[in-house]
Amino acid sequence: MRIAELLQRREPFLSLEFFPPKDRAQWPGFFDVVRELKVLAPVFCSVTYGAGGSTRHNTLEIAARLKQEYMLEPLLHLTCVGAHRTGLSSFLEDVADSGCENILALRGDPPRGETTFIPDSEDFRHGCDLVHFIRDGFPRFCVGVAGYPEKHPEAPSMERDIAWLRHKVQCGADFVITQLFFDNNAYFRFVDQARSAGVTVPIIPGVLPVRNLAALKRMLGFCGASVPEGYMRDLEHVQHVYGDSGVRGLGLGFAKAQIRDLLDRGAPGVHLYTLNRADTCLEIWKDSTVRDTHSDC
Ligand SMILES: NC(=O)C1=CN([C@@H]2O[C@H](COP(=O)(O)OP(=O)(O)OC[C@H]3O[C@@H](n4cnc5c(N)ncnc54)[C@H](O)[C@@H]3O)[C@@H](O)[C@H]2O)C=CC1
Ligand SMILES: Nc1nc(=O)c2c([nH]1)NC[C@@H]1CN(c3ccc(C(=O)N[C@@H](CCC(=O)O)C(=O)O)cc3)CN21
Repeated sequence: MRIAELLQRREPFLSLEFFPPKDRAQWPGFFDVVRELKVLAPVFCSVTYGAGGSTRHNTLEIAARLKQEYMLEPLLHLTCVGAHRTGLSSFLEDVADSGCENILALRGDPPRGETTFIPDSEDFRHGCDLVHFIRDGFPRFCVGVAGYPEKHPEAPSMERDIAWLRHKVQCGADFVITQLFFDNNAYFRFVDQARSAGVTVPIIPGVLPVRNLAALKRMLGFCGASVPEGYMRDLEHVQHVYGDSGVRGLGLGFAKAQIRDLLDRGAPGVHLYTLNRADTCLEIWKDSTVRDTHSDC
């Protein structure tokens, strides 16, 4: 079912993000995690896309299994990396044949260690080009795009970035998922700015329960998100005193409070970056209002 329609039915909702494990030997363990997280009744589950196009088919295979075997609604990430018109058309036909109908249209990250994104094709330089291509050839698909509460790192200003977001929506995007952030004020400011600019589609906040400090710092280096000073100080402290388990405990508590505050202040739901881990997500769910016992998933 199209996510835009599902979002109208459920409030507040939870959605989950998974990445396809690199090695097929890890797939059974991955689907065990999916089975555990099914109790959260996610409104949809996104499946990320590996660089270079090499795992585009893994994304589809996992998404199709989520739909057919687990009755979960998949959202397939698709990026401009390695994108060409003919290859994309045949991929999107395969997506349609599998019964999936939701795509998150992203530009993609520069290769690891690089800071500039060099498009593989003049036709696909930005997220909007993918949105346009999908809308044109596959009008049945529901399309999501990314938004940046703290501005995309390459954008010259928040105003320009919001203008490009509006453009993606004018090209046909049905909803927005935000980049991770830790200061909810940044999210609500961003929503206000987007609404003032004429963006009316749902803007779903993306939340990362921090599990690993070194990985978080790597991520912050290229995604443009920031960590409030006090939280970073506490993360450094627990890392020093208790190691990774201390970071996981603090990250879990922070994410719970962040989600509660987002929902209290009117966010439509939350998109959780699961990092393919069941334990953290289940803990968050245990005492959270983000659930829907009437789910038909
Ligand atoms: N869940 C995930 O895995 C997420 C991944 N990302 C990643 O973030 C990166 C950026 O993706 P998108 O937001 O789709 O990129 P985008 O192409 O929409 O925007 C990238 C930059 O180009 C600017 N821009 C956008 N459209 C433009 C246009 N037509 N002409 C000139 N400048 C334009 C934007 O202001 C921004 O600075 C990707 O690497 C994506 O994979 C972002 C959020 C979540
Ligand atoms: N530009 C961009 N690219 C992305 O790939 C991306 C985003 N933004 N934003 C949202 C999500 C968040 N992503 C993340 C966030 C954290 C880890 C991370 O902490 N990884 C740990 C594993 C932690 C664990 O499983 O315990 C690592 O060691 O890599 C990985 C990907 C990937 N996503």
